[in-house]
Formats: sequence, structure tokens, C-alpha cells
Amino acid sequence: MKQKNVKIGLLGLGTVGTGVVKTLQTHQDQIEKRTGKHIEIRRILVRDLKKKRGVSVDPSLLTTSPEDLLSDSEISVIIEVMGGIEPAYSIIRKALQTGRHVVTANKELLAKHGAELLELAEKNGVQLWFEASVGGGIPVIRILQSYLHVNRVQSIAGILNGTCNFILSEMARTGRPYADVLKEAQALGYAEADPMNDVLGFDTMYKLAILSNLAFDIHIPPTAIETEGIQQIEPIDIEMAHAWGYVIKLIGSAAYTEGLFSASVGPRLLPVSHPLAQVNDVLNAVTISSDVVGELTFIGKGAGELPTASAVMEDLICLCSGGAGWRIPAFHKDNVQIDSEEQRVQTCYLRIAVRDERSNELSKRIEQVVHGLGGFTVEKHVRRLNDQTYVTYLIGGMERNVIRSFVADLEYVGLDCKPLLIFVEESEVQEKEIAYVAG
Ligand SMILES: NC(=O)C1=CN([C@@H]2O[C@H](COP(=O)(O)OP(=O)(O)OC[C@H]3O[C@@H](n4cnc5c(N)ncnc54)[C@H](OP(=O)(O)O)[C@@H]3O)[C@@H](O)[C@H]2O)C=CC1
Ligand SMILES: N[C@@H](CC=O)C(=O)O
Repeated sequence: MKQKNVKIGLLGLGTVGTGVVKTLQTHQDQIEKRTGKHIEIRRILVRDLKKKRGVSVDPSLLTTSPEDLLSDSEISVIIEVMGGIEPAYSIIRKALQTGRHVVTANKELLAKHGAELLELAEKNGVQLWFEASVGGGIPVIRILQSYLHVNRVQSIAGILNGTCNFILSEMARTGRPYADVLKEAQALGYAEADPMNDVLGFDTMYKLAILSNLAFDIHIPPTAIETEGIQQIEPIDIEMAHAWGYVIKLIGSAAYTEGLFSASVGPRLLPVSHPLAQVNDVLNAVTISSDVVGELTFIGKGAGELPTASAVMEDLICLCSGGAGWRIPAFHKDNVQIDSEEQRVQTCYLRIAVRDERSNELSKRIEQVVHGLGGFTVEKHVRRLNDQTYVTYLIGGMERNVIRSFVADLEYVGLDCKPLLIFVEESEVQEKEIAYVAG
């Protein structure tokens, strides 16, 4: 980038946009010293001109019309921190087509339209940067883009959603209910505009799709990733997991070997000794396993105003400094063969909640069916809470799809027992097996 004064069009002045403006206000000197450029925010697109802002900005910069940014020939970089598909997608397309570089934090947009937008950027001789789209302040995109050229990445696994990690850690620390902690995550600016994107696992799914595209040099649409959320987890699940030596985390993991890609997102029981088990609060962690360097793990704040603004600003600074020597990210168009994880034999946690008088009958039936399907009960616990009896199990020896269809049947036959199934990430249940427990 040749010009000394770089003029920015900012799309959005919410949590991340506010962090970007604050960081520019407090770090302009350092940026100038390091890049020789002066950064100026020229226009800011918002929805509501009257809204109270968390940072002081000249009100004349605010506009509700994207055209005010796109028609300003002085603007050479668009920073998109508004979220969602439309109007972000159309504005970014126009920005790239009219020769503007784009920096975005929008994981949904990248996961769904990354290949097309990167191609459009290349065609128009501009760049599209998206470090903030995964892992908040952790520079994991940069690592995949610019550090692992000689390595073949075999797998990626991690905690990729700050909101869910905050909810699960806070529930574990305080015993507070899920809905209560979700509200706090929203107030702290961690959650998406629609927090269902966080708790149903979609945000992690988008991030895992982006990482997979970059790490494995293949095209992975987000729909290829089996996804479950944390919305059904109750304090008792966290407590029982803990009693049996586990911690519950929302994990996204993907592997690519011999042309086969497999990936999933869902709550998992991690043994307390697992490296990701002690990654708490809003922290994210990503482990990349590759053939030459081995395992690399990165931990840092995965959401929030300043950590995310840091990633956006680092992209902007790289862009201003030429971004030399970095591989244009792949996002190849060829589709890849998807391998289901459903045939995997995996230990699982099963919880049912029933009215007292039915708990004995139902739990006996569950144990018999599990046994009949080749599984075995490793642990069992019965707890009375309010007007319900919670029966929790650790079950071994069954394929994912077999236990899943058994649990679906429990619901199908009208047993109002609120079943919850969570798979164990790593386990040694063959050694810990105690016996088949039947009444
Ligand atoms: N929050 C976080 O910790 C992180 C967020 N991200 C991503 O960054 C992006 C922004 O997130 P966040 O800052 O939390 O979102 P917010 O909801 O806090 O802010 C969104 C901003 O965009 C503006 N906006 C939204 N839609 C429109 C529209 N149609 N027209 C004009 N303006 C619009 C809003 O205007 P107004 O204020 O007037 O309503 C608001 O200023 C998302 O893609 C998110 O996934 C990525 C990493 C972390
Ligand atoms: N809602 C997201 C924000 C960052 O990507 C999260 O909680 O991780």
C-alpha cells in the first residue's frame, strides 16, 4: 500500500467496532512508528444513528448508508465488523470489485462464501484478511497461512467459542444455571447478535470450517461438519462429569488423512488431565497436529472487544505494511470425501430425568437395552432433585450411531425423560469397566 494516510470505512460500531476505534485512538503513535502510515477512520456504517456508543466518535462520521462508504474514493480499506450474511456480503463484494482491501471478523460469511470472496479479491488485485474470524485474539489464521508450509496438518482440535466456554466454566465454578450465565456472556460482548449461533454450535462450526480449509488445503463447506450445541447441559451434568473425573467443553475437531475428512462440533467430556480441560472462561485454545513440527497449541481470549480488535488491527497493519511473503489462503473449490464419525465406538455420558415413581423401571430398561446392544455401564448415579430423579451413566462399548438411535427411541416412544448424550473425548473405559448394573 503506497499512500501514507490510509483511510478506512468501518462497517459496524458494536463490540468489535468499538474496540477497533479505541485501539486506534490509543495506539496511533505506535502504528505510525512501525508502519510509517497514519490510519484515519473516514466513515462508520451503523443501523441506529442515535444509539449511545461505548467510545467517543465524531457523530458526522456515522451513516446508515453503505453507499456513503463505497462511493468515497479516498477509502482504500473496508473493515467489516457488522456480522451476518446480508448486507455484509454485498458490501464486501462491491468493496473488492471497486479495488478496496477488506479486513473482516465475520466467520459465518467466510465459512459460507470465503472461496468466492478470496477469488474476487485476487481478481481485483486486492486482499481479504480475516484473522479475527477464528479464535478472537489468537493469531491462528496467520500460523496456518504463513508458518506451516512444509508441514502436512493432520488434525485440528480446540475450544473455539468464547461464549460457550464462559458458560460451561462459570456453570462449573458457581453452579449457576445455563440461561443466567448466557445473559452475562451477552452483557460482556462475547455472544453473537443471535446467541443461538454460539450455544447451538454454529459459530464453532463456521470457525472449524475456516481452519479446515486453510489447514488441509481442501474445500469444506460448514454443512459437512456434524454439529451439536450445549443448550441442554444442566448443572447436574457438569457436577456428575466432575465426580467421574471429567470436564465438559464444547470441542470442534477435524482430521484429514488419506483423502478422507472427518469433523464434528459438540460438547465433550474431557478427562481433567486433558490439555484443554483447564482452558476456562472466555479463553479459546487450538491444537494443530502436523507431520514435521508435531503438536502446536495456542491459547488466548477468544472473544470480547479488545482481543478481537487486536486481531483486526494486526490484519490492518500487515495490509499497510505490504503483507509480504504470505500465502494467499487456499479455500479450494474441489469438494472432498467426507468420513462420518458415527461408526466410532466411543464412551458416552447419558442422563435421563424422570418423575420419581418411574425412575427404577426406566433405568432398568435402559441398562438391559444397552447390554443387549453390546454396551456396558461403567458408572451410574441416581440423584433426586426437586420433583425429578436424575439417572446418569457412563456407557462404554457402543458405536456413536447405535447409542444415538437408542436415545432417539427413548424420545420417540414418548418417554418424557429429557435424555442428554455427550461423548467422551478420550477414555480408558475398557480398563475401568466395573460391570453391567441391572436391578
Ligand atoms: N463480539 C466478539 O467477541 C467477536 C465478534 N466477532 C465477529 O465480529 C462481527 C461483529 O460482532 P460484534 O461487534 O460482537 O457485533 P455487534 O452486534 O456488537 O455490532 C454490530 C454492529 O454492526 C452494525 N450493524 C449490524 N447490522 C447492520 C446493518 N444492517 N446496517 C448497518 N449497520 C449494521 C450495528 O449497528 P448499531 O450499533 O447501530 O446497531 C453494530 O454497530 C461479527 O461477525 C462477529 O461474529 C468475531 C470475533 C469476536
Ligand atoms: N461469539 C463468539 C465471538 C467470537 O468469535 C464467541 O463467543 O466466541
